[in-house]
This record gives sequence, structure tokens and C-alpha cells, in this order.
Amino acid sequence: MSEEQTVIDIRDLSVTFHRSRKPVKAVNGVSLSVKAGEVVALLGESGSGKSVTMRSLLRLHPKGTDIAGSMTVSGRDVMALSTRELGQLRGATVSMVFQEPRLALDPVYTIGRQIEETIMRHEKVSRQAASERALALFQKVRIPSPERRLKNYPHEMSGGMLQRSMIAMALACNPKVLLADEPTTALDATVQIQILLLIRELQKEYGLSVIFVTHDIGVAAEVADRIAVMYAGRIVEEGRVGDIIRDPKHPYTKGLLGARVELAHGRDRLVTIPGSPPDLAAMPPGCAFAPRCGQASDICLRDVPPLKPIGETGNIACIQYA
Ligand SMILES: Nc1ncnc2c1ncn2[C@@H]1O[C@H](COP(=O)(O)OP(=O)(O)OP(=O)(O)O)[C@@H](O)[C@H]1O
Repeated sequence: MSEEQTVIDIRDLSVTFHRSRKPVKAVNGVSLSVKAGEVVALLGESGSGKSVTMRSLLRLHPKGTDIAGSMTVSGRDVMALSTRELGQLRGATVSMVFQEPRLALDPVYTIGRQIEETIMRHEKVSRQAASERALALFQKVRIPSPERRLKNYPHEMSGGMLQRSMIAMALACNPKVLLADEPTTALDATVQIQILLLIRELQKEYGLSVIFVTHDIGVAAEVADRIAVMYAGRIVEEGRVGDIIRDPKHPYTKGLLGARVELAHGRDRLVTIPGSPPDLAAMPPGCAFAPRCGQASDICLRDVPPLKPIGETGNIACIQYA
């Protein structure tokens, strides 16, 4: 597979939930592609639609959810897959790691057993072969005393070890794609950086395409090749990690970076962007960020700015650059 080959292609994705009285459009016209061996971070505040975008790739939404647009993973049209085909895609071609590994693991089976079952669900191999592979995977994610640790139950492991175990399980069937949803958010800072480095190292070794969901621009900078910034269900800025960090263009991205810089300088409080994101069930007209934007003009309150190319590789949705 060539470096330039697109592995994930999301086109004009919109996702609407109908759980409450008013429909909630959690994702609104998102397009995103990820090449072979590339890491793209989806960055934004809570509720911006990052997880919903990512989960759409495996059609993990409740029944009755409206999904519009198209998605392909490794050339397969996700919306056209049968339930059986979708089951094969999950875990084999596409793996996921979550913020809370405990919720993804079964408390009554050992970790080793759960990795073996994952392998045997997707491949015709003996338990012995699956067990040997589980051991090799535990060595790969550098879990000390791997033989002994494979016999542990989830509650016997620390958060960091559990996340290493989840990464081992995610790699069990040689996936092409890893979807990571805030996998380090619940961990201490030192463990967090170890796990980020591990993900980055394994991603390179396996040539994985990764979508990494995070609310932390520092984490995104550490792990990603490209960053897509989401706000209220849309991508508002997208570009190479160095460009976004060095020269953020969208006022929202600047705000996210500003909050981070204040923290880095040891100020005693987190400087956040004033105001809060809009109610997705009652979106105001115009740019969703306008009510919080120091540079907004009348036109921003009226028209939604389209996402337009900027520079050679970036995109921006802001009237200042239209
Ligand atoms: N199953 C669901 N039913 C109804 N609404 C949902 C469902 N899943 C997500 N939402 C809503 O969609 C919006 C976007 O959620 P999403 O989880 O994608 O946000 P996020 O950017 O990943 O933030 P977080 O870090 O909090 O997960 C939120 O308003 C959320 O309440």
C-alpha cells in the first residue's frame, strides 16, 4: 500500500439523534480523509461531535439515528455493509481504544483470555496459537512479567497497564485502522505520555491509520500528523500539526492554544474561551462560534462560513479568510 493511499474517507457526514424532543445534529457536514500510516487528531471541546464522527465509521449509533453522507474504510462502503460484514470490519480491519478500558473489558475473564477470544473470533487459530500471540502482544506493549499479567483480571491492573492491555487487544488482529477516543485522558500525566509514545511507536511500526479524539491540543500536537478542529458538529480548521500549532488561524483554535499556553506558564487558573458552545438542538444562524468570538462581525452572525483551502495543505472555515 502506498503512503499516499486513502484508508479512511468521510464525505459530508451528518449525524442526527432523535432522542429528545428536538433533533440533535451532532455532526454537520464533516469531510475527513486519513491516508495509510497517518495520524489525524480530532480536537475540540466536549460535545463538539468528535466521538460521534469517529463512531460513525463503525456504525455504532443507536437505532433511529439519521446518518447522511458517505464513509469508506479500506475501500469498503461502511453504509452498505451487512451486519455480518460490519462485525468483520470491527476488530479485524478497524480497532478501537477508549478512555475507560474497564468499560470495554469483561470483569469476569482474565485479560489473556479476552485477547485470545478476540483473536479466535476473527481467525481460525487454536487456543494455543492465540495464547502465544497474546504473550507476544503483551511483550510488544511492554507489560512487565507478561506471562503473569495475562492471568490478571481487569480489576487487578492499574489504569496505565489496562490501557496497554487494550492496545495489545486492539493490535491482536493486525488492523489497518485504529480509532482512539481520549485513550489517555483518565491517566496521570507521566503515564499519559508513556501511552502516547507507545501508540505513536506502534502506529509507525504497523503502518496504522489513526483517528485520535482529544480535547487537549498538547496531546494532539504530541501524537498527530494532522489536526482537525471541531466546533458544534463542524470542522472549523484543519491542517498539518506544525502549521496549526505554530500559526493557528481560526479564533477558536487560537483560543484552545491560548488556554494551553497559560497553563504551561504556571498561571494559577485555566484560561478558557469565554462563553459556552451552542445548544445543538437550537443552533443559532451563522457561524456557531460567533457568539464567543472577539472578532465576529454582523456577517458572522448571519452566514455559516464554508471550509475553504488555505495554504498548500490546510482548510479553514472563518469569514476572515473567505
Ligand atoms: N446516542 C446519543 N443520543 C443522543 N445524543 C447523543 C448521542 N451520542 C452523542 N450525542 C450528543 O452529540 C453531541 C456530540 O457528542 P460527542 O460525544 O461526539 O462529543 P465529543 O466532542 O466527542 O465530546 P466528549 O469529549 O464529551 O465525548 C453531544 O451533544 C452529545 O450529547
